[in-house]
Amino acid sequence: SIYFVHQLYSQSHKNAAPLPPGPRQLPIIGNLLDMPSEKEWRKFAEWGEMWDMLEKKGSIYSERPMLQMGGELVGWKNTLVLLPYGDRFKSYRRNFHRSIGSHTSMSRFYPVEESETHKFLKRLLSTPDDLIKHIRQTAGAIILHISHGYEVEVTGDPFVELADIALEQFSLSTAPGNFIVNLVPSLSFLPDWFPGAGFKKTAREWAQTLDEMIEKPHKYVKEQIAKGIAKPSFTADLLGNSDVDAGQEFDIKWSAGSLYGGGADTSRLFYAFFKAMVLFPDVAMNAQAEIDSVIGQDRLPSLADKTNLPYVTALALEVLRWHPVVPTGFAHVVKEDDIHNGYLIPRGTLIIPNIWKILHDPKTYASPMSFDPTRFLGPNPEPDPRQVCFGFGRRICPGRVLADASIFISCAMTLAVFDISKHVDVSGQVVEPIVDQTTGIISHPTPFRCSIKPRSEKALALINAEIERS
Ligand code: HEM
Repeated sequence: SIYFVHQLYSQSHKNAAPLPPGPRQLPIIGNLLDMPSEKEWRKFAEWGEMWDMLEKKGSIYSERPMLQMGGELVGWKNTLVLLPYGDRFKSYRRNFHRSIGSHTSMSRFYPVEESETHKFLKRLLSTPDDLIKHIRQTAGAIILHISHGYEVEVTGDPFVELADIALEQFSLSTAPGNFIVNLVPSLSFLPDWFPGAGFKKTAREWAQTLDEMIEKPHKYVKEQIAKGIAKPSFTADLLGNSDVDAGQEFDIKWSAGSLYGGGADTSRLFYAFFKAMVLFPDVAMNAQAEIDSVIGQDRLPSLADKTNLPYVTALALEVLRWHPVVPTGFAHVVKEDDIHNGYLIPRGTLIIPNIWKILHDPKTYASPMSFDPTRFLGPNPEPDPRQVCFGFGRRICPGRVLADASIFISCAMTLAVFDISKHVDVSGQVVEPIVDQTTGIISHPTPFRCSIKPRSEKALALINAEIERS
């Protein structure tokens, strides 16, 4: 499924070929205002199955939209997600690939994944109601460890907090409808005093936050290197490899920032796991039975156990399918005119793949709204959601190996020691969570409450055990 947004359809194309089906266009901005806004992934479910263009014609289908407020004025265009397709893009992608692009490169960070997830279990034990806070803190800890070799403070870490603010500003400044300057870029030439030009002041403040989010951890690594005590990390490896010039250092700094930006928000996927366990208790019980029989109850599962835990592995895949955390992907923009299946796709068209629809299509996934790991087991498994949920072609998510490892270890360790069940309120009423997700490029499960309790005395001892150093 795919959704086309034509920014400005030039008259000169009139006789070339028909446009693909899509919403009505307005003068100047084409159908940009129809950019999906409210539960779009449901609304446009029926539109064509043509996403392979993003894979096969990657050299022309890999540009990103130019967003005047978030990209240009605030400066997010220097992070990978909005970086124009070209040499710098290739350099960032190479950096990502070398550090976290394969299981071999990622495996040196497995101990970090495991020890930080163990810390998560401890935090959850002490304040289960702060589940979302713990998830964010853990994601921040893992990513800052990998990106900058930085160990976060137990609570209220300054780098995590700074990045949270910057990411919130990213969402606000890149939503097309939030700032009119995203739709009419020439407004950025208005003088500051002009009525309605208040966005320029906002842009300067947000640019400052972004700059700090990028510069401060980078400076930390350089100081650690100078003292000879830098831990292995994405930044330290790249800075330490050879003499880097200013241009290369700029790329390293911003690709490290992109890593944080990509990983922190998508981690909320793990919140969906808790909702699924509340709603589908049989799945949790089956997974716990597998963990008990394969691992026993005297140690926590590790990433090395993955191949021996097929049900838990399938459960982690089902989380990725059931809750697509980026339901409509990030738009790809077409660099030059293309004729695809007889349709003209004009230069500048935004291609928005409907990831939610693909992963909830009853033709592909039986009872798609149910959470059922067994769909990936047995002789005829349903398609692996990782082929879709991480996007497409040359822009495919560069953090997918890390995300895959994180979601598995989080699910496995949590189920090994906790029972997750419906919340019972003060009057004794059982509270049913509502299955829904928030609107936005990154979509979170809607809030819900649940009860999280250690499974047994042995489980309690495992949570409280000393954490092995990563
Ligand atoms: C379950 C978790 C995740 C999901 C479902 C996810 C999904 C996606 C999707 C759909 C895209 C757009 C791909 C496209 O344009 O076709 C993307 C891009 C991206 N992701 Fe992820 N992601 C996840 C986790 C992560 C993590 C952990 C990181 C960082 C370590 C990360 C970093 C990025 C970056 C930097 C981009 C932009 C790539 C580019 O524009 O070239 N993501 N992700």
